[in-house]
Amino acid sequence: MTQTCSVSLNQLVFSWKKTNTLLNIDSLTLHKGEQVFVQGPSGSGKSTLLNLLGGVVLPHSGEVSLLGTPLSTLSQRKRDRFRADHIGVLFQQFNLLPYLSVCDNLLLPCQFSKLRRARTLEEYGSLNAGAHALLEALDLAEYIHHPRPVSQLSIGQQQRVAAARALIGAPEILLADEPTSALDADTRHRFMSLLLEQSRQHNTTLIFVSHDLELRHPFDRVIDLKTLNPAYRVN
Ligand SMILES: Nc1ncnc2c1ncn2[C@@H]1O[C@H](COP(=O)(O)OP(=O)(O)OP(=O)(O)O)[C@@H](O)[C@H]1O
Repeated sequence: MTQTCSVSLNQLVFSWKKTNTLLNIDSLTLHKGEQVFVQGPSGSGKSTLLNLLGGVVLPHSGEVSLLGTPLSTLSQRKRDRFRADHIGVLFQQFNLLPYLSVCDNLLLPCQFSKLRRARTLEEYGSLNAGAHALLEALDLAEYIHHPRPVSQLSIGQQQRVAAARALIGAPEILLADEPTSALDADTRHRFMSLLLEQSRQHNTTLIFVSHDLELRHPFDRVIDLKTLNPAYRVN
């Protein structure tokens, strides 16, 4: 494995049901800082692939390695720790805590991961300064000193808070599953620019799943699950 390898899949086989193999991926390598768009028909296994990359489920055979660590060698507890330290997640549902402020939501990963906390402190001097820098970068500067609950923000603003939360503490890998589907066209465009710019700045490997093929143009690589995965079949 080279120094620049961030994600590597090797002879991965996975199925939810015993009888049907959903994913069968011979080999896939993603590099540090690479921005990858994953497309494929509904039901082809895009979200399942993100679950495998996040260590939420394990393959039946083959290996998922992240940053040189084969996930199957880690206990459940160590996998959870690894995920908290190294992986940011961004979903269609923002999963923000509605009663917390913008800053408190954004800083949640620093409560679960000492590493992300330490990185934020090292880069910005304090957690608040780190939160402020991200809020500014994501056009949310006006909420820095605003104690109001995150539920009072617009959908586009909430999604940007979720993106800031995924990016805080510079996780090496960011998994994004249809994060723009609740956004209107203008907000979507702006959100994509900010997300790509921020992950580029932090050298984050971005794995972005979407049905919206118009979004794929600025990505370094487009992966079509239908082509990558010979187990794919039309149901
Ligand atoms: N937790 C689960 N338990 C059992 N089956 C599941 C589970 N999650 C997904 N599946 C099944 O796996 C298949 C692939 O689902 P997945 O959500 O990964 O596809 P997808 O490509 O992301 O689909 P979409 O584009 O519609 O979101 C589907 O047939 C789905 O029903």
